[in-house]
Amino acid sequence: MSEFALEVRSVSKTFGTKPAVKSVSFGARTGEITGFLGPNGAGKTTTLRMALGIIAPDSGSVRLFGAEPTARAFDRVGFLPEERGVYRKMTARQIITLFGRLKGMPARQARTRALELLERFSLGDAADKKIKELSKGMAQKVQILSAIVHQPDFIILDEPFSGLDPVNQGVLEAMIREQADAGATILFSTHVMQHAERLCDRIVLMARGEKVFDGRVEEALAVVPRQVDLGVDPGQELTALLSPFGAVSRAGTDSEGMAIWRVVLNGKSTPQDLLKACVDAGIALSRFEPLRPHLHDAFVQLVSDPADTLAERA
Ligand SMILES: Nc1ncnc2c1ncn2[C@@H]1O[C@H](COP(=O)(O)OP(=O)(O)OP(=O)(O)O)[C@@H](O)[C@H]1O
Repeated sequence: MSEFALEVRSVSKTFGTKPAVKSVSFGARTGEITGFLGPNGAGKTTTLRMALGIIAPDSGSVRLFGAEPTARAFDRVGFLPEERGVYRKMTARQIITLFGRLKGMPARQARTRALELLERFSLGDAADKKIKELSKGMAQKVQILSAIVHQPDFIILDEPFSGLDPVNQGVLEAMIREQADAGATILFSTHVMQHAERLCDRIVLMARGEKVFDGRVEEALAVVPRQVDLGVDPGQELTALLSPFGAVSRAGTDSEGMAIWRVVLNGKSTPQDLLKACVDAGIALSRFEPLRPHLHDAFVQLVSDPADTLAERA
């Protein structure tokens, strides 16, 4: 089995004079969940379309399951495109069955699996309803089920969470996990960092048409400066003591009336250094709380335009 379900090698695409994707390379490792992240217009959808052969790259190449993509290899892929919409006059079950048939499933098997999926994802009652009679979120779920009906080895979902309510976002997260546990490789794009943080083994981050990060979620989190909150008597002034460790600010007062100070640690200092300094100085701490970094902070840090940062500093 190939190490990668998908390898994208130095692909570029320019629309008119505007480069949308600039020499991007990454891989979706077999058996892993990879998040494809980036702000609006970063080039995610264009890259996914090139990966699937929907549009041709200007340069670069794509490998599927370790080889040149073929129609047979594409049959092993399930894809949810960014544009939503399926035939509105067909029923939910007919649509899912049709997608199964298009991927080579025998008719009876496709029909049975369609019903099975609809029931498992709480759409059993909607099986024989036309898409136009369903809510937007329900129709989207039908489209997601259409992408997985043939039990693909590799599932690519472009913004699968957008348009779903929080309950259905949870259902989709569980479904993605279930598919991964069953052995599928997953690649999905999203703007919502919480989904990526909960689900992904790895993330690939795009900004301005380029890849700006590719690695494990923990590695992305490691770029976020550590923060520590300390609670002390409101009369205490900690700026001079804590400044050598990072940027110090007052972050409010807690419910017991204690002052909360926040330190964004510089690269050289650890929470332990901070604690030691407080203990050595005889400071009575009511709270010492290293804050857990979130992917959102890593995202902001990694996609911030170096030119903007320089402008801010000037
Ligand atoms: N068919 C097209 N014709 C012209 N420009 C396009 C086309 N498709 C995409 N672009 C441009 O390419 C850039 C990247 O778009 P793309 O849709 O790949 O970004 P994205 O990261 O998926 O964004 P979003 O998160 O908003 O969907 C954008 O500037 C977009 O306007």
